[in-house]
Amino acid sequence: MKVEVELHKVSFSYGEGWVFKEISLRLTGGVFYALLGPNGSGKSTLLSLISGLLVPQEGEVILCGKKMRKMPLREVARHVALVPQDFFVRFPYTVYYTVLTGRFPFSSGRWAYSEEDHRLTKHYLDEGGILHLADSPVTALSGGESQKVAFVRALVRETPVLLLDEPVSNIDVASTLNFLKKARLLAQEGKLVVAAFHDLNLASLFADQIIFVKGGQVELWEDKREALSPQNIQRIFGIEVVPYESPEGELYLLYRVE
Ligand SMILES: Nc1ncnc2c1ncn2[C@@H]1O[C@H](COP(=O)(O)OP(=O)(O)OP(=O)(O)O)[C@@H](O)[C@H]1O
Repeated sequence: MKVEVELHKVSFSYGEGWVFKEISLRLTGGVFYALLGPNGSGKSTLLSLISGLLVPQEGEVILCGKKMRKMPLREVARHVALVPQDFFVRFPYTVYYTVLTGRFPFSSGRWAYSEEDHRLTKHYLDEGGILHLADSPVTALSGGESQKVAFVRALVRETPVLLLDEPVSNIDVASTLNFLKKARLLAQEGKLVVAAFHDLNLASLFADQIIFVKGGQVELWEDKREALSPQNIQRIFGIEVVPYESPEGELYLLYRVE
């Protein structure tokens, strides 16, 4: 059965005013969703609600038919991995140990990692191009290296749901393409991938469907070309874009600057 996440009439507030009021959304495995919206529109909040880090005041987040608020966090963590916008570790653990702890929901205790956990850690460090940093303390990394550790730490959990909050904002172009190709492959294999982006072209190149977040509401567009029309981009971001189709049929949006 395909993994599924449903938000049913979800309302969420941090204390003053609603970030979301009665939003509903159904997301399924096998799809790479790009989450787009202006600063402060609620992309990170939505990802935190889907990952179980935040619990809505009203409505339900339902993961594979189960109400998330009734699931133990460890069970949620076996299903959902999140690459946060800011990945910050205060203690100088090694990169290797930091990635290994991504397997924590499957371990039977702090030091009880299996041979498989270690094998996966080495595998994903290598795939993410950071095996050479394995023994470095995470407190002594560049911004991009840190972000790669966060991405690899999420991949190593091999969850059916992968949530990415601006996952490549500090990462160089070659590594960006490497990581997003990996995420797209996971979606093609049946996983549910949701990635918040500011770069509309990364959304166009990698996503299957688009979710716009604005004014406390969400809009799911199954046809990404329709979603990324100049009219829609003007409505959501207030900017003018000119669409360009490459000979390979990829849609790019060129920004028009007065
Ligand atoms: N911890 C918090 N406490 C109070 N308000 C918050 C908190 N985190 C976010 N907010 C507010 O909630 C709203 C949504 O924030 P969120 O971080 O989800 O937006 P975003 O779309 O991810 O923004 P950005 O593109 O800047 O990352 C904003 O108005 C923000 O100021």
